[in-house]
Amino acid sequence: MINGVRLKVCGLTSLVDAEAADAIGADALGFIFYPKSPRGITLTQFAAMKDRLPPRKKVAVCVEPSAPELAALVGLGFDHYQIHFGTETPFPIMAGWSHLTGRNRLWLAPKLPPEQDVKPDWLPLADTFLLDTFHADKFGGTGETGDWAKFKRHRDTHPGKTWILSGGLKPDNVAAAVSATGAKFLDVNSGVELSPGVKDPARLKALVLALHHATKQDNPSYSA
Ligand SMILES: O=C(O)c1ccccc1NCC(=O)[C@H](O)[C@H](O)COP(=O)(O)O
Repeated sequence: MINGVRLKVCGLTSLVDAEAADAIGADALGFIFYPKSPRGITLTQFAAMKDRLPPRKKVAVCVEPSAPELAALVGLGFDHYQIHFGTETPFPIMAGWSHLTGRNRLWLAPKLPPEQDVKPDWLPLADTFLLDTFHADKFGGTGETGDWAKFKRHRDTHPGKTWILSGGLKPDNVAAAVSATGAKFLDVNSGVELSPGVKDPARLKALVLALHHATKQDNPSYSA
């Protein structure tokens, strides 16, 4: 936690990168179980490093999992399950995800087109929502910033939920993102990489320094 702002470093593919995220004080470590992602890992790869990972929250990231796929992830004992999904996903499928993980462990990450908001029906299914940048052909890892005003509107409208800001965050825009949205939980990925799936310790440090500076109590553009 950095001055009240939590940070998840996503797309970790190795112990070395998990340790780099731990070293800068990341609250949560994200592992992507999606074969189409350049940062995707398998359950076997995760199981091989599980016992040596730093003692941070572990987040399993997946895309529209079937019940058996999600059950296999739950079997590995993650702290949270971040599910990316298209907005036409039938409600009973989403309710099944919530039932399998428990709503306190579920992070819903809808692929929201510009004109669409989080549907009221979804709110009881999860305590946490992650708003990522919309991209027609991708579910995440776009490297592009999203609609910060939309994020702020959701956060202001539903203060009982945890809202995670995601999409294109990097050392040189994280201060502006926090200032524009008031986000208390950030997710970073390609903005702190050397190449897809490989984190850059220098960019991780730069991001945390920028976040420290942006959230200092005496910074006039920041309201805690
Ligand atoms: O990163 C991916 O390749 C990815 C692919 C499919 C679903 C989710 C994915 N990433 C999940 C994340 O939580 C990322 O951190 C998030 O999309 C932001 O990525 P970026 O814009 O690169 O910061």
